[in-house]
Amino acid sequence: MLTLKEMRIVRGDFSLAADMTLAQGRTYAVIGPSGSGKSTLLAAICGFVPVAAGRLLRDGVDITEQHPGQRGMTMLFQDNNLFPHLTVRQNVGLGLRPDLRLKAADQEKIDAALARVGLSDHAAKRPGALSGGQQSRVALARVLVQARPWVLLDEPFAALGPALRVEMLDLVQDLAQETGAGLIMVTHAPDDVRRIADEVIFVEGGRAHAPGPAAELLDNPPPALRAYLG
Ligand SMILES: Nc1ncnc2c1ncn2[C@@H]1O[C@H](COP(=O)(O)OP(=O)(O)OP(=O)(O)O)[C@@H](O)[C@H]1O
Repeated sequence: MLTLKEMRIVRGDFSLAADMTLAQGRTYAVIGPSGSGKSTLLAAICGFVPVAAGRLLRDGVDITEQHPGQRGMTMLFQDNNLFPHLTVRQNVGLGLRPDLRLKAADQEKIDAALARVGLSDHAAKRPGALSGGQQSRVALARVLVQARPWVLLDEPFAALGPALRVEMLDLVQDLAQETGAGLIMVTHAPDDVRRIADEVIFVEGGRAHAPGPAAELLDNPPPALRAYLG
């Protein structure tokens, strides 16, 4: 359970308010106009941007001031954040040990994660030798080895073609179901929302609105969401 308690996030003269509870194991899509604060919301939950007021709780524990690495969350970025000079195996290994002093048990976890995303045959390659979709899979394998209860995705597959994007979304959702992780995903694509989200967090007018059922909201959107969806 993730509780955003009367939270306010300030960036320059931009301010975003959020007050909501998110249940682990569910998938939340964060949607809203450009510049409304979707990335800012994720960055604050992850600890990359400070919270100006209010609290953030995970399973009742106050994590507002905690270092990003201690919050039980992983963030997947659009550029996948892969290191070009490291092999696929090492890039995944970074999720377990930033100094890459990997033990036998770590290697087993890495192998299992690479197998799960279908990259066993590519472990020794560098990211530059892989396709865009394969690079996304490396990033997903790194998320998988970390086995955190929450996975945050900021438009993760926007650079991929439609068929590949759908494939990756399905894979992310399968992985989340297998591990019981909660997903919070920023997206601009209503089709993505329909495909994987249980609930929608609509961000607009300086507020991240409390989540509502995805299908219901998309089928019968309130005026501000209707204006955004067009
Ligand atoms: N580092 C920063 N310093 C000051 N203001 C910032 C910073 N980063 C973002 N902002 C401001 O915060 C607001 C929200 O930006 P954010 O990137 O969260 O929006 P977004 O909804 O994710 O947009 P998009 O859909 O275009 O990615 C914007 O007005 C932006 O100008």
